[in-house]
Amino acid sequence: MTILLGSIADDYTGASDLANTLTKNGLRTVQTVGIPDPSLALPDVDAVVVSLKIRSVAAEEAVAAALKAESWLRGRGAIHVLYKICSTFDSTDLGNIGPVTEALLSVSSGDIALVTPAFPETGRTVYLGHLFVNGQPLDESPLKDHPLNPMGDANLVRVLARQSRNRSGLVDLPAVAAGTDAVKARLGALRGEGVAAAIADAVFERDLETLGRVALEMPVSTGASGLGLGLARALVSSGRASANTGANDAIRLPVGGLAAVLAGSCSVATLKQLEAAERHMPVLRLDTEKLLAGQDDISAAIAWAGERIADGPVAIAASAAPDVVSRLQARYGREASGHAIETATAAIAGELVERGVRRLVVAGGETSGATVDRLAIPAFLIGPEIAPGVPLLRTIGSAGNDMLLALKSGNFGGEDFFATALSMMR
Ligand SMILES: Nc1ncnc2c1ncn2[C@@H]1O[C@H](COP(=O)(O)OP(=O)(O)OP(=O)(O)O)[C@@H](O)[C@H]1O
Ligand SMILES: O=C(O)[C@@H](O)C(=O)CO
Repeated sequence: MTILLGSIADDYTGASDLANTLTKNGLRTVQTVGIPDPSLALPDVDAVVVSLKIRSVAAEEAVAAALKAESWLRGRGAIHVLYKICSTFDSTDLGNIGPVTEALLSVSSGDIALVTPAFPETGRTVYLGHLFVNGQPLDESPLKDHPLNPMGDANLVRVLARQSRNRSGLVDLPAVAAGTDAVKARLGALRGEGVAAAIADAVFERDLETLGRVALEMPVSTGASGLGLGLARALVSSGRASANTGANDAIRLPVGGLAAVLAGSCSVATLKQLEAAERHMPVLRLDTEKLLAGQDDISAAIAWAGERIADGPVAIAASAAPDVVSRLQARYGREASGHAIETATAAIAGELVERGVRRLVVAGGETSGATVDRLAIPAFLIGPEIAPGVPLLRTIGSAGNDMLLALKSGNFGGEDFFATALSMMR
């Protein structure tokens, strides 16, 4: 298998978001969970997105995992490696967007990388280095209350500088709007100032097309699905990839089995989607206090599902509003409560699959990562889009137990997302 584009995604929902964008923009794409075992038969593709679960881990650990994935991707021919980060730049001052970008540069022939989380289709735009989420500055958006990495600064040049060894810089919108030569000139100037990672403004898809064309001439870039769109379109328009629009036929084969939704995201979007789901399916709200106190809420959840699931899909959610999350975190710590809840939702997923669930919707990146690991799924084919940033996925290499999944990034999808996703799974 020879590929053109390799990507390392810092979480699993982000990986499926990017795989969806690459597929929609003409690249045959597969999503792997970690570096695949050599025995796993992957289809012929133009792009591989390696999903890692490194968004919230220590920078050294993230760098080590990303470098292994990079080496695997380059070994398969990748001419460019994109580090897929969140479109809301989820990270902390000790975060790894800067360190991973610098490490990827150090093992390639590059000395500067474009960095942009812009993804206009989902309302993420970057102007003068500031990230806007549906028109609100990042630090005024719901991301200010994120359970794991509250975002308190919309100025990404500053955020990136705090994480990085080298200086950060800005390729501003006037340069991007002026086209590829102006972007290259700006990068040249920044390079001279010792900048290794340059935040790039982008408001419209045409800006991302310009950035994609420039990035493709460099070995490494960092960004969200918008930059993926730019790279995919640049590969197709330059004739290096031929535009593929058909989905892999295997995605259309029904899997049957029972269906469920699991939610661990506490985003405003997910909370609204759960409220909407309550109007047409049974929804169990987990008692997270009990879970954290070590009392067994998992068996109760499985028993609850067992009584209802033969009649139709059920949903189980740990998700809660910011004040509830803060209370729990104040008592048990941010990381410990997040980890304990992810472990519980993943254990519930494991039990549900044991009991015949084959169609599963998961909300939340960390939650999806823990669930997919628990289910030991090696890779996914990418199916049709359910909502911007969320494709239907079909497992590869699950030895006759194929499943359909949707891994929904916390902030993505309309209010009826769960019903729409389930209606597309047969
Ligand atoms: N009631 C709760 N109290 C505290 N933490 C919770 C609660 N419910 C879920 N969590 C934790 O909050 C975190 C949510 O992160 P997750 O990545 O799953 O969602 P998200 O950040 O909204 O999604 P994405 O990363 O795709 O944007 C997880 O670690 C989860 O275990
Ligand atoms: O870029 C995004 O917003 C998503 O793909 C994601 O990474 C959320 O976890």
